[in-house]
Amino acid sequence: MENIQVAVRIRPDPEPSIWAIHDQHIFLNNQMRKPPNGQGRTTFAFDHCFNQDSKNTDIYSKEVKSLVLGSTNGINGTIFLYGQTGSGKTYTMLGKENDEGVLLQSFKDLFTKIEADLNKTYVLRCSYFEIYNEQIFDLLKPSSKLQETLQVNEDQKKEFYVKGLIEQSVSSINEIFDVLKRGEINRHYAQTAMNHNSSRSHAIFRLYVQSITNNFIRQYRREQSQHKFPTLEQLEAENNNQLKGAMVTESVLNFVDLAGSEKVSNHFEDAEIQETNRRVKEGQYINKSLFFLTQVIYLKAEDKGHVPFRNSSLTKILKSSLDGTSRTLIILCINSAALHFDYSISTLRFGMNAKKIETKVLANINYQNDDEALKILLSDYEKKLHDYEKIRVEEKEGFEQQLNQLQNENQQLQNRITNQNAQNFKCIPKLYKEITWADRFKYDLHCSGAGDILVTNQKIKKPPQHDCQGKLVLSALKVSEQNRKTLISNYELVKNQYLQLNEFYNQSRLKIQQQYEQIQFLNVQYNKLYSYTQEMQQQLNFDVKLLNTQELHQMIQFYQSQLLKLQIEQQDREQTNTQDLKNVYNIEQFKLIDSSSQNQIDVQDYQQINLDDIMYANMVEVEMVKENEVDQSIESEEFFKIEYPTYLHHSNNITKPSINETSSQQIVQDLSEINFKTVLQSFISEMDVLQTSNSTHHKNNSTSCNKKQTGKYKTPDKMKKQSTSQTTIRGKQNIEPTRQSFNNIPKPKVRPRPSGNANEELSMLLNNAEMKARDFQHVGQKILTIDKLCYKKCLKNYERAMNVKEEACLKNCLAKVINGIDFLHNLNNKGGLDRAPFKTEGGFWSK
Ligand SMILES: Nc1ncnc2c1ncn2[C@@H]1O[C@H](COP(=O)(O)OP(=O)(O)OP(=O)(O)O)[C@@H](O)[C@H]1O
Repeated sequence: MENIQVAVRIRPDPEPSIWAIHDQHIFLNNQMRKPPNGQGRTTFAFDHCFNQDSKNTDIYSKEVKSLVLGSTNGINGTIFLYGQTGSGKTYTMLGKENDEGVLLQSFKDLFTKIEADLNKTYVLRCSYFEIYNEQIFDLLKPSSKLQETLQVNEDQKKEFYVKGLIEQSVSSINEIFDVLKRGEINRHYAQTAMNHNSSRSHAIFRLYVQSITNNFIRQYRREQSQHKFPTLEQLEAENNNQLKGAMVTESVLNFVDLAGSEKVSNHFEDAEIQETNRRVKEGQYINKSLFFLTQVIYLKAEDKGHVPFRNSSLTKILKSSLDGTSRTLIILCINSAALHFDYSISTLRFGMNAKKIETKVLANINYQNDDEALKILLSDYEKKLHDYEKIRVEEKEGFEQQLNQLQNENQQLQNRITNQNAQNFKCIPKLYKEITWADRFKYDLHCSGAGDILVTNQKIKKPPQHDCQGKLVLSALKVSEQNRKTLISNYELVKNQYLQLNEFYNQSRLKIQQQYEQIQFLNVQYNKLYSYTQEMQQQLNFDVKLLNTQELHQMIQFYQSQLLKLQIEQQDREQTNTQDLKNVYNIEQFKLIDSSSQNQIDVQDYQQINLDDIMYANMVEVEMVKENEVDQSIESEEFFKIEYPTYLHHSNNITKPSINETSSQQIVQDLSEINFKTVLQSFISEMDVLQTSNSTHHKNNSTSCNKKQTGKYKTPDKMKKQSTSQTTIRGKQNIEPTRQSFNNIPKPKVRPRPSGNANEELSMLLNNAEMKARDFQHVGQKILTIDKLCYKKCLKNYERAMNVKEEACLKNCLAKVINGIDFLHNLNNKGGLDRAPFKTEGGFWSK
């Protein structure tokens, strides 16, 4: 007694395996997946457990080999591949290139043993069929007859057999491979053509093994191996004495690739399956056959009376193998991933149940007399002949069918070619029209026309003579050749024109490029000028704006008020010193002589005006006339002229050409308070002299004093004369400053001293000094007036320039005006005058 062998194999999967293997145990890896509550055991023990790394050779050598080789001793063997779809059943059975399946390894092993065993002669037959929806399809039939289903019948001995199933005799490993290959091709064909889903069918490869042992057989076999087939008479004659009886063994090996063991419910879950009754039926049949298979195995092993082999085609066919005397191996295939846990558990439980089954393995050995043994061999021989004949006929039929098919196809193709040629010929003119000139020349007139037409520049390939359309083609070619020549000549013409145009175009482009560059350059220039003009415009606007401001008026008002103030002071003094001071300077008597009328500058000459001209043009002469002469005898009562200080003409590089070097190198002096103090000091020293000379000299004092004054103060006549000359001679020469003129700064006028003591003289001197100081003040005021007049003049000139509205003139003029203003500004800074009429916080004169 021995149990059904059960082995489990885990299919490799990219996902981690939830199953672990240790020796003969397979168990759930708790770390990967927790066992479901109440679902029973998750650890199983089998005869062999193969992990993901196992190869088909491992499975074969450990489980399958002994079972297969037992067939040579008359022991039936059945190998079931059980498991869900995609779990590796077919892989285990048939394998891949680098991992040969157990079936091929079995064949190899078997034939190796058979060939090595010289005491026996083996008769091998095989069949390959599929049970699909309880219907049997012979996979070794020609594909044309593949759809024929076979029936399972029962013979007189109550044995089931598949009626009409091909049992192909095989005598070598190659022959059995060919059979297997044919069966596989038909299986795939059935899958596509007949819509047999291989995973929902049971595929059974069956190998019948018969062995005969005796001398006769050995001899027969030897002859057979040498391809010498002795006749029966020969055999009987030659070996009559050797036929003493033989041992005959018979066994069947079944390799069963079962359908996927999924539950029927799963099929129903599939929407597609729900819609298709066929699929539902498949599932039902699969589960039914698997259930009955399990039941049969179990009942037979338990020996509990009636075993319902008839319930399914699978059990009927496998009856001889499952009668409890066969070796049975179940290889459980499971997927390792957690996703398939339920199916894997189901498979493992099936294996556990199957493993409990005990079988009594018996060898099918019959001792036959020689005649019987000979009959076996003869039947095998005949069968082989029959098979060959059958195959030959089938092949012949197949070839004939193929031939007919090919002939039909050939005819159809020829018809298509003829039609296509006719269409192509029609298309030639149209094609030539459609092909553009450019295309033709581009491709060197390599036009493909109808059929085999090929036109090149060099030669025309003629179509084959047997071409029924030859004439048509030739005429088409002639036309095309003429067209080609015309096209070439036209092309040359157009090409020349194009070259000329191209040259012209290049020249024009060069010209345009140059012009463009010039425009660019001019643009840059223009932009520069424009920005400069803008700048100048802004500057002019700014200056004009400034000049137009009220500040000027305020300034004038300021000076007027100053003058008024001085006038009032003067009058006050007049009142208080009527006796002593009869000479009152009337500021209003200052005669401002505007020389603008005499110095009209032509608009056209503005650009030629230099700064000196402006400055000299701006100079004015001031005549100061002393009015209300009280005492004509007093020498000090006289007209005097105020001349410009020298520095007026030396600052800002303003030099008069007539000025000699000595005068230009004079030390700049001004009318500042310091000068005034110096002068005052000189008078004080005069006073000292007077004091020391006492009264004895006082009478001469005035004389000496007058004498001194004579050089510096002119008599009224002289003054008048001078005045006249200055009035008549205006301009540059007239106002040319000299050293002498600077020295002519008005000295204090000595007032007539009443006779008396020294104290009285002193007080007189003081009075004189005071008057002199006032005179200096007047001089200062006068300069202010001059400044003002200068400024007015400048403004006038500027306005004139503005009228010209020529930028160059304006610019030139403005520069001069600004220089003039600067000049005055410097004067203001240098002059020591106690006022800064042009200074403002914002830098009034800033450029
Ligand atoms: N041990 C293995 N090693 C490598 N690949 C395998 C292995 N087992 C199975 N495969 C691969 O898994 C896929 C499914 O295997 P297979 O067709 O043998 O499953 P099956 O159980 O026969 O499925 P079905 O029931 O649909 O016929 C195949 O591509 C196969 O090559």
